[in-house]
Amino acid sequence: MTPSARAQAAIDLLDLIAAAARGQGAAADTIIARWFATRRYAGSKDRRAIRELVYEAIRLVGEPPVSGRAALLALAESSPELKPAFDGSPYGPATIDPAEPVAEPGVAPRWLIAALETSGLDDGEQAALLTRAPLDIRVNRLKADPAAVAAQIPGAEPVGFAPDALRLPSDTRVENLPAFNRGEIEVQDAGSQLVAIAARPERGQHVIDLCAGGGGKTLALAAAMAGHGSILACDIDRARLQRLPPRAERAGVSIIETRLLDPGKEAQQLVDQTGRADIVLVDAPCSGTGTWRRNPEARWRLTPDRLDRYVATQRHVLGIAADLVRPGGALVYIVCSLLDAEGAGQVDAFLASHPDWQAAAPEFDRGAARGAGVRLTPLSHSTDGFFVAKLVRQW
Ligand SMILES: C[S@@+](CC[C@H](N)C(=O)[O-])C[C@H]1O[C@@H](n2cnc3c(N)ncnc32)[C@H](O)[C@@H]1O
Repeated sequence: MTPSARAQAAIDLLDLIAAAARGQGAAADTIIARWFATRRYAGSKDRRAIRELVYEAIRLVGEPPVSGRAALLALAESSPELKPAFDGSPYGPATIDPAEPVAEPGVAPRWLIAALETSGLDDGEQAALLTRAPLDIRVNRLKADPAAVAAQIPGAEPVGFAPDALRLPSDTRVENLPAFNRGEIEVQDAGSQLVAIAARPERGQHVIDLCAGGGGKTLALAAAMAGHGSILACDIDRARLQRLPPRAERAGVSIIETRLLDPGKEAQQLVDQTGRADIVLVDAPCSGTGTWRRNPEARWRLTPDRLDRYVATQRHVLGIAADLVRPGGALVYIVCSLLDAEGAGQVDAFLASHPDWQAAAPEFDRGAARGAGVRLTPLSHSTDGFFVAKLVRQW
């Protein structure tokens, strides 16, 4: 493909990604994969170049762009070597009209920048949200030792602050590694590994992972429990929850049971668990502002209204979780967002309405105190962005 044809492909993809963001459609990665699946003429170099253009444009443009072309023109403003690609050739984009719209560079939509600022994130912290994320794996202690695994993977480095984490060269194909097939490793951000075990689950305990999804944190919990005890993994999303049993089998974990919940009926469907859990993990649905490094187009998805809905859902799941914890047990509340509305503010509201609960320090040594919890950020802690609070039921 010519540079012009690649530029046009990037514009077409950016159009699809922006439209999907407006309508809560598929993620950029999925859209790109589907697009290439039907365009066999694009070779591997073309694919890499087009992907690069698309992601550079997404990272550059904060407000949802009016068109893919406006987004790519913004990139051409900051990378002038791209301008000749707008040459009007048969498969390329039309020549540039000086009067046409060009998207504005920025970290995020204005309202969201204001929310990040009031949540204590300065310009440096905000810019770091759009850098490239490292590739981290968690070594499954049930099957392997981190040092032994590191010795087998070229370029693997220990991540000092997370004992089971290794950081790999970004082009490593983890699914092709023998250690992956043996269930010795899982792809998981080092910060995600830490927050999952913020209440230090012990062998033999009963843990409920209320928003388990595909089970990334469930499996980290099981490993921390040395494979002894019981974990009830719940979610309302059947497709996500279905991914967990095969992953658990590969990891050699047999203590996980799954339970699919119906939205609105969760408390009823968990009534047998009332007051029973030593630990309940609430890895709540959230805006994902802490994971923009991986999904930068998520900034185009979020609106004040959608944020309000996340906050309401978080309040809802926190309420359900609280009833499941035994007196003396702990609730670990996690969001991969850095906004106070979803983190510190959410926990303050919980504590204000639940006098039988108290905040305690998460049991790891990383992050910065934020309200009653701790926050990890890409810039300061070299992890995805997370807020986590450990809450203990007093009676
Ligand atoms: C941040 S994701 C969980 C990620 C997962 N814990 C992991 O480590 O891979 C949040 C999950 O909460 C689920 N969820 C949303 N509303 C829920 C509810 N009312 N009860 C239980 N789960 C819910 C979503 O389906 C989603 O899978």
